Order: sequence, then C-alpha cells, then structure tokens
Amino acid sequence: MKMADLGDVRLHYRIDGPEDGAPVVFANSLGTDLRLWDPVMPLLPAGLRILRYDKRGHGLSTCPPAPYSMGQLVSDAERLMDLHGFKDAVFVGLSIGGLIAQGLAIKRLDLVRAIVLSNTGAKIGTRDMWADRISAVDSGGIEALADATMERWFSAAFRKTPELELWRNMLTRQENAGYTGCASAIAGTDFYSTTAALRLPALGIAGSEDGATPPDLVRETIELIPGSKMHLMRGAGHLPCVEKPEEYAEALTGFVRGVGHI
Ligand SMILES: O=C(O)CC1=CCC(=O)O1
Repeated sequence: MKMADLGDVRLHYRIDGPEDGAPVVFANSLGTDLRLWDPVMPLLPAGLRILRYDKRGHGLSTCPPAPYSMGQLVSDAERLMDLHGFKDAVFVGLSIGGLIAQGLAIKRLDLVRAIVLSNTGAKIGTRDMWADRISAVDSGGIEALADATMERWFSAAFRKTPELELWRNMLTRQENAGYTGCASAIAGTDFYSTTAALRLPALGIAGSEDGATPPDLVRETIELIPGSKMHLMRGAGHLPCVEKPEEYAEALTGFVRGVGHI
C-alpha cells in the first residue's frame, strides 16, 4: 500500500508491472476508487507499467475540505506522475477521470502521448444539476443519491446481480466532502475549446446504457480531436470496465498497440 505526500493532500496509489514497462495511467470516476479497474487489470497485456490512484477525497487518499477545482485534480495527477517518472503515458480516464485526462493533456503534453476518454465529456452535466446533487449530499449523505446513481452506473441486467452491492458500498463509503468537492470541480469545467485544440491519438469509449454520460456526449467530445476513434459498448452503463471487462480490455489493448506503445 503506497501513499504519495503532495503537500496539501496524500494520495493512495498503486503501480503494477515492470519498471521498464510502457507507462499507462488510470483515473477513475466520481464515487469510485482505484479498485474500479480491478476487473480489467488481469486482462491487459504484459509489458505495461500501470499507475492507478484514488482521487483526493476518495478511497484511501486524504480528504481535504470541499470544494476542489479541476486545476487541483489535474495537478494531483501531474504531481503523482512526475514523482514516479511517468512520461509519455497512455492516460485512461473514466468520467471525471476523463476530464482530468483532457486537462492534463492540455497542460502537460510531455506526460501524455495518447488519451482514452471513457464515459466522459468535455463538459458533464450542468451547474444546477451539480448544485442539486451537492445539496442532497450535504443534507442526506451519499446514501441519498445511491439508488439513482446505480441506475446511471449500471445496465438493468447488471443491477440484478449480487455484485451491485459491492459497487453501491464503494459509493456510499466515500467521504461526503470527497464527493461534493469533486462534484464542484466537474460543475466548473468546460473543456470544449481546449480539447478541440488537442492533437494526439485518442479513443472514446461509451456504454449504450450510460445514464450519466451517454454515447452522444462521448462521441461529440472525442470528435473534437482529429483522427480519434470511438468504441461503443452495447449493454453496458457508465462503468463498462466493471460490466464488460473483457471487451473493455480488448478495446484498450487494441488502442495501446495501435499507437505503438507496446
Ligand atoms: O452521475 C454519476 O454518478 C456518474 C458520474 C458523473 C461524473 C463522474 O465522474 O461520475
């Protein structure tokens, strides 16, 4: 178990794979921690050096008081990568992790050679929507959002499986301030013009049943980047790496190979 002391926050992270492996970074979504990627990890090719981490206020990382800015979240990823010599990496970001990927690619192209924008957008939701969610958590805790969140995260078929409870527990065990802090960061982020200026290999991944960032939003975002590709996962919700890890890993592997990273 590893913690990186970044001054204003300490981040729990994990690195797997050989020291000389091709660098890949995974950034997870609101209300989840680095275990989001557990189902996909054993399905990825050998030869990757993989960095995963818990965003501030999530998982085992410390939880500074809310609100947070997207600038802080991008800087957390940047400092963690600098600390561990991750350069020229493929950065895979899901949902708010995809916003972090866009922000990092805009700021530090030396760190990011290609991005995967999974179940995300250049802008997610509206300020009013996030303000409503933040006040719901402030008054009723994350539990107040849990049922509606499961409907956005997972397809109807997955919601009938016993595994649902694990992911619901992951959500409700995050700190309130971690959730609302990151929600504020999302509310204040619109990357449309900056993402349209990006020139790097990019893959969009969407779930046909995604109730948070539907396929049209992912497509509209990925199409801002010339030459990008799109992979639609049928029958999956907002977290396709959980629902269909084999297909997700195959899409990632094809992309990582296609850009000559391995
Ligand atoms: O709506 C949700 O709970 C899903 C989500 C939106 C942004 C994010 O990171 O997760």
